[in-house]
Amino acid sequence: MDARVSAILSTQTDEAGSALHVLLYEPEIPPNTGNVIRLCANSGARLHLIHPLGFTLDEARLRRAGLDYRELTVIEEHAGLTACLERVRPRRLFALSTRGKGSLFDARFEPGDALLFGPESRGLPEAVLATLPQDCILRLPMRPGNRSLNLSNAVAVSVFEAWRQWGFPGAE
Ligand SMILES: C[S@@+](CC[C@H](N)C(=O)[O-])C[C@H]1O[C@@H](n2cnc3c(N)ncnc32)[C@H](O)[C@@H]1O
Repeated sequence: MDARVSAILSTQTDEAGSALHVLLYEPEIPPNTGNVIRLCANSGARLHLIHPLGFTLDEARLRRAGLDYRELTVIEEHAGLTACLERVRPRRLFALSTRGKGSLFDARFEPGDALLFGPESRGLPEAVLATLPQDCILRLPMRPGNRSLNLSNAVAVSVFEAWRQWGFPGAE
């Protein structure tokens, strides 16, 4: 693992220790982020948007997802991935990529972990993936010959898998 990423992960704060963190790296399409905002509001995951974004948070196409103020409060914005990791200090960082070798469903998640997702048109840059150990790059199974899942669907599947593993704390 890249030394800087490793140093950041080893100094996690208490505040970050109890949540699942969803990190969207340079998301481009407003309705996808709108779906993820609502997902995080409903599941208790914390959402981090890593700039540059392909939209602004007051954009009509984002609000058209039916978001209200309570849902919008779950978001934090960060200038870049390093700034995000310095602020969040997750227990462990997992990247979700079609280039991952291990399945998300074989991973065991812990409170304080972070899941990093790539932009819709290009996925996570190789330079970002290269900072992580291979076993922290996870893949969602797909039928052969298919390119990728929709970003918000990939986030939803991943968040619910982690939340399921923990017994859905906070759900009614
Ligand atoms: C629309 S996809 C990006 C497509 C891009 N061409 C690629 O191959 O990575 C947006 C993001 O959703 C997540 N994603 C989509 N399908 C996935 C899969 N089968 N396994 C893991 N992550 C996936 C990844 O984080 C990806 O960067």
